[in-house]
Amino acid sequence: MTTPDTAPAVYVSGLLKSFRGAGGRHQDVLRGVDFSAQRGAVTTLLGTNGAGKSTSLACAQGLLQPDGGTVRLLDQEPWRAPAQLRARVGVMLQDGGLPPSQKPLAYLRHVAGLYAQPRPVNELAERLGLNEFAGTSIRRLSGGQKQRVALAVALVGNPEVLFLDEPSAGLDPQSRQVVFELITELRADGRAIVLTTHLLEDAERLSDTIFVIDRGRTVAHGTVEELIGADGPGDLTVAFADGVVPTWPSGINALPLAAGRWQVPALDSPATLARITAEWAAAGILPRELRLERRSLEDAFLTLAAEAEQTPSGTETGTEQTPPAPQGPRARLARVAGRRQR
Ligand SMILES: Nc1ncnc2c1ncn2[C@@H]1O[C@H](COP(=O)(O)OP(=O)(O)OP(=O)(O)O)[C@@H](O)[C@H]1O
Repeated sequence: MTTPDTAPAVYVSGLLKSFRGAGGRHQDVLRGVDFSAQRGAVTTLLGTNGAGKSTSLACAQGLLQPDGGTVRLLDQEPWRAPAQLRARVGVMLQDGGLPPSQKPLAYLRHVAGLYAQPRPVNELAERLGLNEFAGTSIRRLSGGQKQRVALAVALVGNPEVLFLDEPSAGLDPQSRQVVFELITELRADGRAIVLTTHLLEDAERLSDTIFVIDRGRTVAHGTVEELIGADGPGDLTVAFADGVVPTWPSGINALPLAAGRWQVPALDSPATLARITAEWAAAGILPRELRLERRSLEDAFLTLAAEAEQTPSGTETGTEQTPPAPQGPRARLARVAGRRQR
């Protein structure tokens, strides 16, 4: 990755991190993570479970010191940074990191009191529905309720940079919508938002830039359009009335589906589409339905994961390699998609 022209709020390059695993051996968890986050943008680290997203975020925030690579957070090395830097950064951790015996609103007020210009606590509590359980101690809250408190705590200091580790995990649709709206507002207000997710739908909906992390490495980055390949091929699906059997120009790979439907995968040019419809015009047939669907982020992610799987994983001598994924990319994505259904 080249150094960006404008100084990003977060800049991470060549990040390395090992942990001592079972039997005292090192496991290389990060083996070359690169990402940067601009102000006024949502930057997403996308990857399957265990890819290294949370570890990358922890290094970028200064909660963990990396073994190698460069990290700049608001132009400083975060693990050496003074308290003033902390005050400019909001963090929502995956496990919440909240004091279990405290009550949500009292704790939020306490945290707000630590900042020079906090957001109004009542407004945040209202937006995130914290009043419903204001009198319950944090340890008794549901997972989704804790998530909402954790997000409020991350936001209350009015941070310039916001790190959100899986912000929508475990939230009901209504709360998820509120979180999306808050993130969109923060972006419009010029904050740099870095989030992690393995939910392709969330990544597609929210992100200005996505960095795809696979087994400790950044394997691709770009806008959703760039990753999908907006000008690339799409799948054409057509349906005909009962008894109509379409003819196809030579060289067109049309696959019959159920109930009078056909699919032409990876249709790659307007000229090909024109040839197909000209054939039907000549035969005097009109489809009941015609849909050209662009590739989804899911398709792009599958391709990237498959490519990454074929790349040998280099690592230092004497250390334990990150074990190859036990399943293929399709199965790994199935797990991702399974979680998306929640
Ligand atoms: N403190 C630690 N000690 C040992 N291993 C760790 C530690 N923290 C993380 N790991 C390992 O590092 C790998 C990456 O973990 P990480 O939490 O960064 O992944 P992730 O991409 O955030 O996954 P998920 O989507 O499941 O949250 C995992 O194999 C994990 O077990």
